[in-house]
Amino acid sequence: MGIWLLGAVVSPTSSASSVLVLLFLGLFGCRHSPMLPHKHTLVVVAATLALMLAATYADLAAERAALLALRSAVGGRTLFWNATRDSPCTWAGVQCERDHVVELHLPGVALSGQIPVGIFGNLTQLRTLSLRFNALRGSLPSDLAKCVNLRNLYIQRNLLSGAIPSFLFELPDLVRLNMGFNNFSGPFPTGFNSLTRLKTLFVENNQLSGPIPDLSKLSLDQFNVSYNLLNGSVPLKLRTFPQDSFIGNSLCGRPLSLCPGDIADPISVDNNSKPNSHTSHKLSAGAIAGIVVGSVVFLLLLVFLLIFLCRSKTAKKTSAVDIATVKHPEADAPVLAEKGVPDVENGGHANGNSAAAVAAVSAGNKAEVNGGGAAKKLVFFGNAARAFDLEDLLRASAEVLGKGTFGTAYKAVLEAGPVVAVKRLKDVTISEKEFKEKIEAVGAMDHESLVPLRAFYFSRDEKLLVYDYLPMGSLSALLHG
Ligand SMILES: Nc1ncnc2c1ncn2[C@@H]1O[C@H](COP(=O)(O)OP(=O)(O)OP(=O)(O)O)[C@@H](O)[C@H]1O
Repeated sequence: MGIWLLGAVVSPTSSASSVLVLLFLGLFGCRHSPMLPHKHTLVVVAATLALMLAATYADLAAERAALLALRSAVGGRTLFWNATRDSPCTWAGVQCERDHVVELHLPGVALSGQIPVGIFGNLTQLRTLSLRFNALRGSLPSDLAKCVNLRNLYIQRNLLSGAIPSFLFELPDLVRLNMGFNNFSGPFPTGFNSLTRLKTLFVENNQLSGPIPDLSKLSLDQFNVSYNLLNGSVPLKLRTFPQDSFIGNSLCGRPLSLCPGDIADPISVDNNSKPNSHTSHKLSAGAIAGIVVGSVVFLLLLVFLLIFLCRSKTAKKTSAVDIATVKHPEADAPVLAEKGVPDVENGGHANGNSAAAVAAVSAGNKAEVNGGGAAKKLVFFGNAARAFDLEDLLRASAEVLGKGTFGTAYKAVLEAGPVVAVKRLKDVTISEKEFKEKIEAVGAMDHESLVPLRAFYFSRDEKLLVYDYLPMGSLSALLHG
């Protein structure tokens, strides 16, 4: 039973080692087979062994003959092969496995001419074929299609020509394909998409023309189509390769310059782009939109800031008016609300009405605040009649007389008739007690050359001195004009 199984699995291409293993198994099986006598078994096994060995050597002989045919066709240093040897496996560049040629490396060995059909059809176990850097001409032989185990095909830098043969796309295990620096012409075939294991595709420096097809089914690690006659746009999937992979054609699109009609996008301008490409300096739509939005936001912020500043300034003014109005609504509203608050302390030329009133109102307000609700009064000296009080000062129309070292003097015309000069002291930081003592000493002075001091007012923030008003003006003005 075992011997028939053995015969069924033996193929003409089995190696000698496989034959020996199977022979052992056959013998072992026959010994336990009740169906065949022992003598006959040995005969059958011997015959089978002979057939298998003959088949194996026939394969290797065919491969050897193919290599010799190659030598005859393209010559070069293959002429150094020792043709007297039965096995080609020791020849330079030939590698065998299990009595089959699996690799043929003949780089730069001066091969020349065209490879005829009928050679590679007998080297079907080839996995690597390297014929690079030779002078091979014409087209590739069609029976290369029978090398279905081919993984690496290096035929770059020869003089091969014609269209890229379609039988290459029937080599499903092809991983590395280098056809660069030849004279291949015609279109770039879409058939490459059939080579789903392909990682390297080099066809640079040929004469391929037309567009690059969409090689979307491939996952290439290496790709170069530079210096051909290709045109059109670079397919999206290939745009990750550097510019050097595409130069020397009439191609456009990333990583080269933009195609006509394309809209610039940020990733289309990378560091490898040509510096002389005027399109690389264009701003993308996104960048323009960003700039516009940023500008609008900046302007809005600026407007809000200005509005905020204006409002806070207005609020301060309103606050001053409000305080005055609350404190003395009936007296101050007409004057202050209409005329505002001049900055006499900073050298402003105030309208007299409001200036005096401001001094007085401010004093009155702060007096109430400081006094915890009990408004302070003007303090009169000696037996001076209390002809008016703070309220009367508030109502008085006034004007600025001038600024001295210690503050500003106002002329206040009281409603009841009297006219007084009110001096609003500034930067006085002494205590109330000390202030009173000093001012009372001044007020007690009585001399014809001194302007009588009639009253004073003290609070933490306001100090007022009330004098008789002298209508003649200043002595300096009288003397010097
Ligand atoms: N009682 C007053 N009657 C009329 N005008 C006055 C009176 N007091 C002051 N003035 C006017 O107001 C101006 C300012 O007076 P103020 O006393 O504040 O300063 P000054 O005396 O001129 O200078 P300083 O304070 O440095 O001595 C004076 O130049 C004067 O013209």
